[in-house]
Amino acid sequence: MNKEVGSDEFTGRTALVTGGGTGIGRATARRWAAGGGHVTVLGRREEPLRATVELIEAAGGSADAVACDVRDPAAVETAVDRAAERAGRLDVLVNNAAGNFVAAGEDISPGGWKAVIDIVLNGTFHCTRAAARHMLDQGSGSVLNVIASYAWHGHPGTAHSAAAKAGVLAMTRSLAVEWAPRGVRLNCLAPGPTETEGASAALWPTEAARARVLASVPAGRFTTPEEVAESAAFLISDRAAYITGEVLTVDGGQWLGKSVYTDERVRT
Ligand SMILES: CCCCCCCCC/C=C/C(=O)SCCNC(=O)CCNC(=O)[C@H](O)C(C)(C)COP(=O)(O)OP(=O)(O)OC[C@H]1O[C@@H](n2cnc3c(N)ncnc32)[C@H](O)[C@@H]1OP(=O)(O)O
Ligand SMILES: NC(=O)C1=CN([C@@H]2O[C@H](COP(=O)(O)OP(=O)(O)OC[C@H]3O[C@@H](n4cnc5c(N)ncnc54)[C@H](OP(=O)(O)O)[C@@H]3O)[C@@H](O)[C@H]2O)C=CC1
Repeated sequence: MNKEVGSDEFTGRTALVTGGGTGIGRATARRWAAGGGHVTVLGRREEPLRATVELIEAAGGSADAVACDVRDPAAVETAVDRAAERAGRLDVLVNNAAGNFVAAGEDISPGGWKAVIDIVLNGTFHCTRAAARHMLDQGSGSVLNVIASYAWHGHPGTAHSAAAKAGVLAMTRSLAVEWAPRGVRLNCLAPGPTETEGASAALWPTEAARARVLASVPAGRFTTPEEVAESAAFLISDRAAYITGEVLTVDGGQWLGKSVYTDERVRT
């Protein structure tokens, strides 16, 4: 059961990573494949998915891709079933796909609200439901939902995303209890500001915005997709076999760091 951490930790297992063509999803898919597992990456655009597959194959790993919009439950079911049938099983689902933009609450149109809720909350449910049917049949499986700390503390400018991530957190905790007796674990990972093209474009598109985000991180730096993927690998591995319904926050102290005193003030 508890395999040692090593390059064959995930051998013989298969994972599906949504949003696996870019950023945190790509790094997580690569980390899984580096552990010897097969990975299917899912997203809307074929080109970045293909690039992830090529990177994994060039490193000696095993991967394939499926183009699919997580907002379409029928397409999701087909994609998940195909991935599970091709590999003969489905051990892990990482719900990483997301859409986001910064807008004042009064300026978020009904269509903008719906797009983010549909991708983040509904899409996560569609993928989880489709994957869980295989996992519950097998009697084992692990689902990891990528959220953000504003799921519990809120965040001006991203009310749609915060609401969607909060829904994902509540869903995770609910299903963790429902499915624990049947061998399926669900957890959340809450990264802090992570250098990805998607997040940079959506959330800190200017130098000034980037500096403001950076100033909010007590650790004084952004994190990388690879560093986040390392925590993801832990939560989806057997090393975390007794952890379910939890959130692992990987944010350099960002959400706790709301104190008034600076380092200098504390030391004087
Ligand atoms: C700061 C924190 C640091 C703090 C710390 C860090 C915590 C960060 C946590 C989370 C980070 C992330 O999620 S980063 C992930 C970022 N990655 C992405 O966003 C990639 C995927 N994004 C997308 O696909 C798009 O951006 C998205 C809009 C969500 C969906 O695209 P679609 O093609 O489906 O939709 P569209 O047709 O383009 O648009 C749908 C509606 O949304 C509206 N819309 C689109 N962009 C808009 C915008 N910028 N402002 C207003 N409204 C917008 C359109 O007008 C439409 O409304 P109507 O005209 O009314 O119909
Ligand atoms: N970067 C950061 O600072 C933080 C990120 N996060 C979370 O981490 C996760 C990854 O973010 P990050 O790597 O930064 O961002 P990216 O923009 O790189 O990743 C988003 C991915 O989701 C895919 N996607 C978007 N919409 C859909 C859809 N409708 N159907 C299928 N796939 C879709 C995109 O591919 P395509 O467009 O081809 O569909 C893309 O690969 C997200 O859940 C995000 O909320 C959380 C906290 C901080």
